[in-house]
Amino acid sequence: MSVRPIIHVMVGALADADGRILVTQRPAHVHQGGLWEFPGGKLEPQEMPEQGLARELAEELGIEVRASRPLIRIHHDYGDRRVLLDVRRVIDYSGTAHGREGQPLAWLAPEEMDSARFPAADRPIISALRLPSLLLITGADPRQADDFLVRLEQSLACGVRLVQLRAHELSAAAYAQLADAAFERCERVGAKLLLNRDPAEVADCARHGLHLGSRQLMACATRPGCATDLIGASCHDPAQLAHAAALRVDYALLSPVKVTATHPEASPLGWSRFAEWVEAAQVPVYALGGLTADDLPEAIEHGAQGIAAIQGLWNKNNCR
Ligand SMILES: Nc1nc2c([nH]c(=O)n2[C@@H]2O[C@H](COP(=O)(O)OP(=O)(O)OP(=O)(O)O)[C@@H](O)[C@H]2O)c(=O)[nH]1
Repeated sequence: MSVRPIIHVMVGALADADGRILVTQRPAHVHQGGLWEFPGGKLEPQEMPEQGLARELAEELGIEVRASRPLIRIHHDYGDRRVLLDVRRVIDYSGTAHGREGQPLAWLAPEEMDSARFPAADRPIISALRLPSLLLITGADPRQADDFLVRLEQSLACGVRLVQLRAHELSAAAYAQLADAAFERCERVGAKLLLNRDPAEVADCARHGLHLGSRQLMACATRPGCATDLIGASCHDPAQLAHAAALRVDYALLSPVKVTATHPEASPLGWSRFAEWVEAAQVPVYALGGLTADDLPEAIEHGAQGIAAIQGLWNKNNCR
């Protein structure tokens, strides 16, 4: 049986001043016809990825791309073809985007995107567009609630917009109380709060999502059905990343990238193994372990959605 070659497709995420992203509708007669997609097309032989993206967006939209950065790479098998969607965020361009091939265009906030109206491979792209590049995991000491909430507010003031409430030392009742207070702080600034706790224990707590530990992840056969808009999971190897993607979680954490104070015994992955595992993952992945916001550009170049950190993002009196 012949192996079908992988079609390398360059895809652009182009935002307007309000953060809405440009989507276009595929003609009815082509592969995945009638669905909405992100603009782009096949990389030509001998072409460099950024050059291919610039050519496609010039042809389709009449714009000149000046700079872009990696967002996510998705390998997907449609049965009749295998594609690699190499998605880049366009960070600088000139011109006014218009449908040069007569295709309908729309600008949508990532939250407005209905993945059922996009090709199946695009679901993780929509998740990646919804997620920020920094994820704070709360640090010490949740038993001192007042001080803890001040530190949380400081991190939010520094721009953190996704927070995982990690406080394993608390009883279920104390955790629930802290979760309500943390939720209120996050809501005030439009940040999202993820609870890292047994879903049954926190059923009544206000939150935007749940974070599963790697053991909880591997014990789930389907995406946990609780009514939350975000679910993420901790992963340490390719099998866990694959399971996270199969459950359709919105993001994974992959650790440890570097040596950490909290897990000194774990051997670090390093950036090249991190990148290799992320390449095979069908889900946005945050790099975790010994990282700070200064590592963000390197993480993004190695395929990460961004970085997650306790020490690197918590307890900051000033913003970097
Ligand atoms: N541009 C783009 N392509 C996507 C997205 N999602 C996705 O699965 N694809 C797939 O990636 C391939 C893009 O190729 P294309 O747009 O240049 O090619 P096409 O199918 O229109 O042309 P063809 O008739 O020559 O095969 C298609 O198989 C398409 O279904 C997306 O969001 N944007």
